[in-house]
Amino acid sequence: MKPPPLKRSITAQTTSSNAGNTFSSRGQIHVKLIQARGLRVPSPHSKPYVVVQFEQNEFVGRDPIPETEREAKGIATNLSRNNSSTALVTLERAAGNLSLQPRSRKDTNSSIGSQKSSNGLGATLFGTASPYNPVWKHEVSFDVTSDESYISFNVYDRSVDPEVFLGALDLKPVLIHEHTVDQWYKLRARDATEQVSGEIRIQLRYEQHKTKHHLSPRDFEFMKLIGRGTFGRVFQVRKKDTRRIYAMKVLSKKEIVAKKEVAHTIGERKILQRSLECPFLVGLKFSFQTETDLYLVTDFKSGGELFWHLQKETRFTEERARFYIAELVLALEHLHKYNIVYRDLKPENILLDATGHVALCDFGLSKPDLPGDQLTNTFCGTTEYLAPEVLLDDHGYSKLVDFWSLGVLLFEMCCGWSPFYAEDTQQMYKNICFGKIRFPRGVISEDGKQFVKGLLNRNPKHRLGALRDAAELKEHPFFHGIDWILLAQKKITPPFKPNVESDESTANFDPEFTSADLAEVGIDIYDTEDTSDDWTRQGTNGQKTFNGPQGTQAKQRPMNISGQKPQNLKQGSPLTSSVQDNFKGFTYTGDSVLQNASSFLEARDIHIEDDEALSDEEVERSEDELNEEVAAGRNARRRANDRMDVDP
Ligand SMILES: Nc1ncnc2c1ncn2[C@@H]1O[C@H](COP(=O)(O)OP(=O)(O)OP(=O)(O)O)[C@@H](O)[C@H]1O
Repeated sequence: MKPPPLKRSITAQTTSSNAGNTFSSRGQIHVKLIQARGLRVPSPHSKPYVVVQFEQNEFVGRDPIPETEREAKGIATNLSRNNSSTALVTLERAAGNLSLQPRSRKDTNSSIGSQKSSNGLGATLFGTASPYNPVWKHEVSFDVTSDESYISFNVYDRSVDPEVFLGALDLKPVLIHEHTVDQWYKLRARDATEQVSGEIRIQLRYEQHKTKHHLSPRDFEFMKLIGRGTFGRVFQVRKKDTRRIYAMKVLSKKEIVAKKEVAHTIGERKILQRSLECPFLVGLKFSFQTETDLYLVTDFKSGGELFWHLQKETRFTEERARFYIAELVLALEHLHKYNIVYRDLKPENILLDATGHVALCDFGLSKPDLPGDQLTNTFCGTTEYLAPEVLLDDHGYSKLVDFWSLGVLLFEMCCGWSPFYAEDTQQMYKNICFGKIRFPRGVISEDGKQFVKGLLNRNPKHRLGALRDAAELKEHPFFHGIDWILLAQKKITPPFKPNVESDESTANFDPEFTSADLAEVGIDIYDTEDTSDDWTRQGTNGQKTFNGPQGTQAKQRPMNISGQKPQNLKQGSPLTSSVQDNFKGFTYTGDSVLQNASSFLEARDIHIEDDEALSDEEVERSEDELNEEVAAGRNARRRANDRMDVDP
């Protein structure tokens, strides 16, 4: 076995960047979410609300405006009191030309030509007070970065737990400057088992930016700390112009240079760009840099980490775990297709959106440019999820390490503990390399067990996925009945919907972070054009302080950054020009700095025998014993703080 790896805390690892390559939006789509009618709500006390998603950004609507308020505001509530069809037709005519295209032929109920009024329960309830005919009058603007984006609307009732799904709609907006449409759309079910009725009225207007605006930290309000890493932290932020909520990772250049992570940081830019194309990866929305820091802005996923939910619920049903694993298979398939090895699959890096779909984040340890048959040697990952070849094989490992971690993850989700977990790290290594896996009885089906065993084959050459990557996993009986096409379109209903009060909600994030006082955490904000009185950081332990005559001023800083420069902190440029030169490479030129990165790698044989040790053994447990074991697993469950990244 290799000598014990240098162990670093979770913060001591590579991080991501796309700095220098300032992605900016090409325009904005303004959505008015006016009202709905004829919803099939379960009770007169229902509280229908809408989750709107555009380019993976989410808006979570509030409850409907109460009837009394509506009357006071003179808002019509009985649009279809007498004859819903007539009212609809009139609105259709008034809406004029068609400006939205349905997502597919199947979705023709969202095209103007096929608009029909609702029937059945919905229709009979027209004219009664909300919640059947809720009025919201929300206005939300989204940053547009792609021509191909759809807007998705999902209506839920939040008066019950679990929330009830009331209907969905996908639209492709026409991106013509100042093009406006105001129209009713019929809601659809997500699958054949759901009964949906009613329509939703939406107004859309597109506005193209006339000039390219280079973003800076001043364009954002910092709201909450949601995560902390080595070089910086992740904040929930609000973009001031569109008011949209994003997650912003702030990375210190000084620390990146000091820890020799520049190459990794450049590499991740490439990965983040690729991630935009897959709905199950957190995609980079904007990036920019200042003299001291790199900023990466991604769409905020309000459902929180899978880790958070697993910790709360201890374990998931196999059905639920299968759904997450299936979406993750698509995420890994996408990365592997572009020769990217993810290398850090764990519940902490899997986020849920407001509707319950997964999004993989943190490509800090990912390895680009590693084709199928090539190996890499960097010792990195999180101990519990490390594949045995990372520990044992001096020749290196391939993208098959991701499938090993997927097996660990499925086991952990279903059983409540990690299959190789031990208090002592050395023991954990031994367990990974030689230990038996014991499936508790009754928590995972025979197909599920076979799938886990296929992934946890210690010989990567014989591991599930070794021949045809994700395609082999998708064909496994464990996934029998999964429609991969619908899954890839996010049209399979997630088995769990996180409670999300509003798009600003951080209720699904660890209070250890979210309760932090931003003034204490310290955020460097300054105008990139004028660095004469920049703030800089000298912090240790992830804390920032301010370099100047009033070095302890952190506490006096405002919570939300107002864009005003701090006074009395004049100083020179915080980093020398030679240090800044390191980041010239971040400016996107279309060429990859990493093109040669894998040329030195050689594909060699791997000498691990087939896994005899992997046990088919089932452990007999009473329900009580099982719960005890799970509780022990939960106690053992903690944020994996033994992530490492050691170059050979
Ligand atoms: N787009 C996002 N939406 C919501 N939360 C996010 C998002 N991106 C990151 N986070 C939160 O911030 C945490 C840290 O993010 P990330 O892992 O990318 O940062 P890191 O500095 O590399 O941290 P670590 O050292 O834990 O890997 C995530 O685990 C998640 O809780």
